[in-house]
Amino acid sequence: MLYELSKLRILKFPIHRSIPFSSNALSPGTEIRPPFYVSKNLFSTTRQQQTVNRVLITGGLGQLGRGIASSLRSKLGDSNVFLSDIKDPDSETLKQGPFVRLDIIDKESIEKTVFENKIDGVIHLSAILSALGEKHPQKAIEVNIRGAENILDIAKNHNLRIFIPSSMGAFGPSTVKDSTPDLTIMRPNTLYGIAKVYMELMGEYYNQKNGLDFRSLRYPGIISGDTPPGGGTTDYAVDIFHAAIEKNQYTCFLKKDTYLAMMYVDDCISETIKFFLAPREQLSQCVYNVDAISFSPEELSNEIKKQWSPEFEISYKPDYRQKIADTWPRSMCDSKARSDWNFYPKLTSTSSLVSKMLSVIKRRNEYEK
Ligand SMILES: NC(=O)c1ccc[n+]([C@@H]2O[C@H](COP(=O)([O-])OP(=O)(O)OC[C@H]3O[C@@H](n4cnc5c(N)ncnc54)[C@H](O)[C@@H]3O)[C@@H](O)[C@H]2O)c1
Ligand SMILES: C[C@@H](O)[C@H](N)C(=O)O
Repeated sequence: MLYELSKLRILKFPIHRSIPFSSNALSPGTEIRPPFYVSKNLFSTTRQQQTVNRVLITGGLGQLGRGIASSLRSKLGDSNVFLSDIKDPDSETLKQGPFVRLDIIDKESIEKTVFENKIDGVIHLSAILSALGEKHPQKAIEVNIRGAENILDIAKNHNLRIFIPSSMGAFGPSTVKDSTPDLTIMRPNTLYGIAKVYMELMGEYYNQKNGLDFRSLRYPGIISGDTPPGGGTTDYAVDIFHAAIEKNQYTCFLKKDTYLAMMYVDDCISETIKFFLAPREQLSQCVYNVDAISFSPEELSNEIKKQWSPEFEISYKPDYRQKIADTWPRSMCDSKARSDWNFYPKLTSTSSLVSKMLSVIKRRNEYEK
């Protein structure tokens, strides 16, 4: 079925006229009414819904959104998962299910979408990633901090289950780098990391105070062959494959011995959906580390040489992203995720990752010819 963008796109806002908030501007007895879809803590502080049926995904046109939407649609039905982004979708994406154009800063439009479509769960993916955030600090604050505030507030007021990915970027230079535990020092020195820590703490606060069903996973770097990464410090681990296949050469922006925690996209998607749909009773905490593989650029390139071409050449030209990578974990301890809700990534070696990435990119290139 083709879902028409124009039917779902919020074109204008006739419903809510702003009322001046100076008491002088109001005649005595004037009642200030918010628009019909704005609610304030409709639900008791402890009530949490047991299931989710209709889900809104924000920032859904990035590296992870379409994959998460497709997997969730296979469980909830195509028409019950609403993809949204500030960007416009391509025609293929429009064919797969409903799409709404939403800016995460426009709280009223999001709340209207939630209300009109009877949304009961949100997966909030809108973000400015670490490297891009250091280049555009105001944008990072606006999207990562104000955006998270908006969506958490809506989830609280409408009793929505909400999943927001955190990141290994929430850790900082003073955090232990190997097998980093769930609970440890968190003093990140990037705007991206600071926003993630704030989001985690606000979600946990609303969970304790208002009963919000807030869930978050601290992802490592996610590696995918058919969707490009959006401006992060771990992007090299995707770019290197395309460069190898296209020109047998890659200049890496990190030093050769920079180990970082990583995960293949299929594991990220399947485990995220498992976590999002898990009964709340299975979860003993709101935020969990998840991890799968750890490698350095040199290790990755040696494996590419082995599996793709011995002629593949890598050179190193570290830039501002090196400073970010130096503050992040080489690996994270995810034992609590494994024991509480059975987190179980399937792709856990550098050689199996390389073989998977090469086959996905080659297949895609063939298809696009
Ligand atoms: N990909 C990774 O390696 C990784 C690792 C750790 C955590 N995460 C987290 O997972 C989530 C999704 O990551 P991703 O890799 O898909 O990111 P991405 O950068 O690829 O996509 C983010 C999306 O957000 C959208 N966006 C930006 N500004 C917006 C706005 N004002 N309103 C609405 N949408 C807006 C962008 O258009 C983009 O499509 C993010 O929270 C990210 O921090 C990702
Ligand atoms: C790790 C993660 O959050 C993202 N891939 C980034 O590098 O910014």
